Amino acid sequence: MSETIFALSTAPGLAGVAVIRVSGPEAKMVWEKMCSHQPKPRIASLIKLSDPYDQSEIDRCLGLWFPGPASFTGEDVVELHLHGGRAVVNGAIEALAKLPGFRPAEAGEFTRRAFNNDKLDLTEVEGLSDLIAAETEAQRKQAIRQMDGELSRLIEGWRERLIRILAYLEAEIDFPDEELEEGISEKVKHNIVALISDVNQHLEDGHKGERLRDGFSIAIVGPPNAGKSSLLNALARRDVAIVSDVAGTTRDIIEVHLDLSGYPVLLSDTAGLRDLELHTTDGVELEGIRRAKSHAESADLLLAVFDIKDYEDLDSSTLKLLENQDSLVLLNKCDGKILDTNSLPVLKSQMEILQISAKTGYGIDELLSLLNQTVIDNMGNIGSSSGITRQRHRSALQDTSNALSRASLIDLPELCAEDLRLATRHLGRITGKVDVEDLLDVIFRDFCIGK
Ligand SMILES: Nc1nc2c(ncn2[C@@H]2O[C@H](COP(=O)(O)OP(=O)(O)OP(=O)(O)O)[C@@H](O)[C@H]2O)c(=O)[nH]1
Ligand SMILES: [K+]
Ligand SMILES: [Mg+2]
Repeated sequence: MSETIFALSTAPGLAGVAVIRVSGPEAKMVWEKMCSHQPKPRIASLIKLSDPYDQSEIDRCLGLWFPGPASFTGEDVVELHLHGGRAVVNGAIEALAKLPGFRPAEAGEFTRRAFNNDKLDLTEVEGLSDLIAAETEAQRKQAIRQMDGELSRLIEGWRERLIRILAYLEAEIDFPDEELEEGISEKVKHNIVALISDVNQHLEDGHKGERLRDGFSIAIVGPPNAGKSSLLNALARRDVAIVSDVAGTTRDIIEVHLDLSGYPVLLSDTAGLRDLELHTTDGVELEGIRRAKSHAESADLLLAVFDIKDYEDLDSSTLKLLENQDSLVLLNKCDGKILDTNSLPVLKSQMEILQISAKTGYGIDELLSLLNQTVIDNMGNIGSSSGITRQRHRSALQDTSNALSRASLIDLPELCAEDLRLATRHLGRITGKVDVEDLLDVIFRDFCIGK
């Protein structure tokens, strides 16, 4: 029989209210040994909480009773809404630990029990984890939809279709001589091809869901003293990075989180790029430049900042970085005069050029609205998302699609059935219906104690 677990479910530290959750077969012992009375199921009640041994009072709190299986974990659950001070919470935790069969919960253990008791499938567990971690509106919406089982329903729908195709095929294998519905093989093939098309359509979503979880990454690059750190500070509207007139001020990558139109953006400032051999032998600066380049390569968008006085001879190591990536060219220090863009050197075609001043704020609003639009274009409309939010989903769907493609090309029914069974198993990996043990640890590791 499983043990009864308890944990603080709200963030530790000073707060108005702290919630302690208890789950397991002995949960009701909390009412019997520590409380003035047992509340009615699912109705909050003011109770006196005391130590189970010396009966000393710990707190007056709200108690909630969720008898299993109608609870978050599916087990008997007690919730104590205490006053949020450290001493109160510690007192309650220490008292609970004295009860026989009670122990502190491990990270993610409440949710794991919910999964084991079929309260949530894996995608819903992930949705819950994302919801807790969500920092922006779009992330919250995506997480809610996954937690509500949107992806789960999609996958289960596909699994059902697959199982139905398998059933047809098995009939063909088992009764080869019987007169079955005419053209059954054609029908099986047709259905497999239709399913492949649906799965692939979801795979071709530009990774929007994953990007929404991780954030859209924008890296500021450019030669030293172009005003990269000044731009970071202007966009973040706070003094994050050191600005100075010394070339080579920034060495480490400096990251700030921005919320653009409800989408999460990770904006980073990097070390100024310059031709190393010519200008510097400073090992620290060289390392900064190495980091800047490798960081820039993985960014979704580059903001290349140049000093406008150099517009006739733009730094070549920065231009080289822009060749293979989405980028926006910013001519900075445009404090007074505005240049005629036609007189600017020809850059990569359709590369956008903006004149700004990180100092006066000139052009920053225009830049921000351009960035907002880029982020919206890349993350797309949440309402039309594919539902794929993790690499884990993607690789399982890709495996499913591959197995289905093999099945569609095979004429031997037995081999076709084998690939269809494989495809079913790959789909099942997403919701956790088969072969899940190895996945569990990865998924539950994201949870912290008390969730
Ligand atoms: N006039 C003017 N000066 C600016 C502007 N933006 C930055 N500066 C100045 O340019 C100098 C360099 O600015 P930084 O932001 O440190 O430049 P950086 O590109 O981060 O430099 P490194 O980190 O050394 O590569 C500082 O003296 C800034 O005050 C601007 O729009 N106009
Ligand atoms: K500088
Ligand atoms: Mg800098």
